[in-house]
Amino acid sequence: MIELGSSLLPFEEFINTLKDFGKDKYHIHHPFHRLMVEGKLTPGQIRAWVVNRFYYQRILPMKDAAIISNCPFPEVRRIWIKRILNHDNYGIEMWIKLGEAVGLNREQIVEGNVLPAVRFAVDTYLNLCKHRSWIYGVATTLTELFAPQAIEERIVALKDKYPWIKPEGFEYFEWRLSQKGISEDFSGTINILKSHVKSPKDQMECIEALSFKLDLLWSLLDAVYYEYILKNDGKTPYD
Ligand SMILES: O=C(O)c1cc(C(=O)O)c2c(n1)C(=O)C(=O)c1cc(C(=O)O)[nH]c1-2
Repeated sequence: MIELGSSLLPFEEFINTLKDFGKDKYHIHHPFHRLMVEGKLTPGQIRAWVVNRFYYQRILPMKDAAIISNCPFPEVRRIWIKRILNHDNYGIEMWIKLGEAVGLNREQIVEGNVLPAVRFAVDTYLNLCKHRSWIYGVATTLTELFAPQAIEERIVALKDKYPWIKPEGFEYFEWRLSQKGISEDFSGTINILKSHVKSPKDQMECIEALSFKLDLLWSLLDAVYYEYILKNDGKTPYD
């Protein structure tokens, strides 16, 4: 964890410190992600990831609603509510489309058999957004500092190395990489934090939040890696 002492870092320096802190801990370095981009996953393993990651996707608008419910500032809520509308209008359905493009049916995705460790990690995320400060909740999205590179790498690999995936499956990632995706969400986060993070205590909240979120994304892949790569010689119920 970063030690800030009792001083308030200037905003730019603060964000650079967070970038430095998180860059080696992001799930882009996880062995499951590396296997994916190297083209080494079986169709069953890709499907297992899509099903488990859907549990994260479906919780996103709920955690955003929890953040809004804790936030007393209309100008913040006005920005944040777009995240809920985006995921509920497009994101969730696009992830289901990805599931169908990799050969799952809707029920397998929506009623998916999610690993207990994934459920515990993602449910903890929702609970923290309910019970910690709204600044903490907003700051959990700072992993979006690193997301474009991971998504870019993933989409290139999925297209090149898994030709059996139907192209309509890539819409979700294309949307996240577009101006209306992470880029718009992330600039909202930065503007909010710039105006509202005013004390060393607020900055510590942001660091804790980023640290939790990095661990959550990592844990999700740990669970999938253990169950579907290490166990049963890599066989999955989706083969
Ligand atoms: O595929 C990825 O690597 C990745 C990472 C992240 C992230 O770092 O939080 C998000 C997403 N994707 C994503 O698609 C998404 O909608 C999203 C929302 C959030 C958030 O914190 O509210 N993170 C992410």
